Amino acid sequence: MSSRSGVFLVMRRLASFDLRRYVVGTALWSLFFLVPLLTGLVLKAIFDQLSGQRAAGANTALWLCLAFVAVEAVRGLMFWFSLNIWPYWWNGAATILRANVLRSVLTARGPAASRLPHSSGEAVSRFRDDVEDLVILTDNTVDLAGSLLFGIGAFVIMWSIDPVVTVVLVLPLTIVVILNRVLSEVIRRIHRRARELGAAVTAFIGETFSGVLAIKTAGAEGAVLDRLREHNQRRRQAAVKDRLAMDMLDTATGATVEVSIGLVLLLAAPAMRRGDFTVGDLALFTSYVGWLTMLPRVLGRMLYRIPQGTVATERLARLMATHEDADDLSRHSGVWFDSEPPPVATEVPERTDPLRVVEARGLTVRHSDTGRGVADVDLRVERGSFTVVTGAVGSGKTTLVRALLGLLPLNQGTVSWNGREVEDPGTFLVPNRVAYAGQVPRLFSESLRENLLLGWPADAEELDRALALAALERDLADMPEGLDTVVGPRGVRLSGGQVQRATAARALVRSPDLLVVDDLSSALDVETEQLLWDRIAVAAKDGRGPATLLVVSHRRAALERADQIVVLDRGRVVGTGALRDLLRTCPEMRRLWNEELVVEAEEHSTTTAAVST
Ligand SMILES: Nc1ncnc2c1ncn2[C@@H]1O[C@H](COP(=O)(O)OP(=O)(O)OP(=O)(O)O)[C@@H](O)[C@H]1O
Repeated sequence: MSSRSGVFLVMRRLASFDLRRYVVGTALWSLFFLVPLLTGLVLKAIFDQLSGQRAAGANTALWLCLAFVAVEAVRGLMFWFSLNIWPYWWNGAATILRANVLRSVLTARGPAASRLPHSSGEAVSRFRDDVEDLVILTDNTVDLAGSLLFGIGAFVIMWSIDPVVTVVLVLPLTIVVILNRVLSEVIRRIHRRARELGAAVTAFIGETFSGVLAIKTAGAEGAVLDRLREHNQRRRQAAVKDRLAMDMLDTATGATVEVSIGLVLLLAAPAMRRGDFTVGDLALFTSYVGWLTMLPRVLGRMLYRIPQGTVATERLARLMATHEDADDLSRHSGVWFDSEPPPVATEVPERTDPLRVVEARGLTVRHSDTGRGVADVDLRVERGSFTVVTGAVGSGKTTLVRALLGLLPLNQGTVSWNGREVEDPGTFLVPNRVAYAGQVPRLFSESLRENLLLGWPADAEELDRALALAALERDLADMPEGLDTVVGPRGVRLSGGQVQRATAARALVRSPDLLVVDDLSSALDVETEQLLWDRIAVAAKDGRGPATLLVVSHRRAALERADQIVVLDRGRVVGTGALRDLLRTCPEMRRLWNEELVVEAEEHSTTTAAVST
């Protein structure tokens, strides 16, 4: 779908999701715009009467003045009613767009799941500014309808009084439309740049807040402020350009309109001298002209907001899963004004095809920025086995497991489950078939219980079992509120090791057939990691834990108990087999093993020294 047709689809959907309110709101605003037609007619009657060009009854002037007040009161009432209805539509429209983006970001599986193309700050700014751009654009259609109706009415009334003068008023409209068409591409470019730079500032502030500690410990406060100033400077320049472009267009529109008003007055003067144009006619024309300026202004605003809306549609759609577009962005996903939204239920899928063997063939992933990744990897993991993927830093271990789970787009290769090729590993290899504890653990500022479950319907017994398998029960006993302890943003109130084991427990509580764990060692000491594997191994034997494990590790605790080890070197498999065989046949395995012996011996002596002092 082209971006241009995308923005029109979004506008259509936003207008129709709550058709009743949109139509009533549009009708009220249109009446608000139409009432000045009556005001003009009443004014004409008043001035014609005052200038003696109209026969007058005794109380006519008084009645006319009252009519004038009544008409204005009706206009005020329309305004009040509109203000009471319109915010519902406005907020509902914004909610639909935000809810659809959020749904896509949260539920996208596969490569899309890790595809959020920018920082979270940038995403938040799109949520705010781009959504607003699209709602304002759609909102403007109501002003356009109102001012168009007024324009048509005024045109008919004025034409019946003086066709020549009336035609002059159509000129500015034509000029404004041509001006906007010529400039729309430039406006779109300027607006995109302004939005990007605005988002860059938000993103930078977001990163600064989340990295306060790193900034302080590096003594980088000054450098951060300088960088923020640079970002802000660029944003300011772009925002000024954006604003200037809009204001210049607005001014050009206004100026065109004012020139036409001048022309009207020039043309009206001789007609008045001839007696073809009354004082009342002049009062009517002057009162209409002010309102008539609305039409080219609104039309002009609408025309430059369309390219802005196109940019907003593109930016929001890019935040969503790869296959989603303006259609998914604007789908009516439900807005609950008067009642609670339906509960969201997570159901445990039935285990219809339990794991016997999961296989990858010729798996190749190249990261687009660096061109690095993994190439031509074959991997076979059988039920009940413990597989360890090992290799030096940057050898491709994380890339391999994420590619296998469909969290990265494959350049080549296939993944199969029990001998059948999996079409979309990202949607198939999910709980409760597979659970994944990633290398960078993520907790949310909720209670520990909510962090482990994340909506998963596990009972207390299953939760206790997961906590015990992740070797967390002793830590839990020390927490004042146990599982109800709120862990703070990103789990800051827990130690690194506790956060990592909590992430493992989150995977374990999903009772997966295959548990995938990416490098626990960065925050766990050797003994705790050993304890964790021991418990999981025992549970696997008595059927109370995942039977099959795929683990990224370089620790002896994992390597020694592995049924098979896959050794990676610069993205390629350089050895597969049992530890004993690999130590004989694979030089890379020997090198890693010897390094690990030294590292763990050093770790051990540091721990012992710390304990004895
Ligand atoms: N998102 C990414 N974009 C670009 N390049 C990447 C990305 N992720 C990883 N890489 C590169 O791909 C290579 C493999 O990275 P990967 O994280 O898979 O290695 P690893 O073996 O898991 O490393 P570590 O032991 O440090 O966790 C590295 O050279 C890395 O720089």
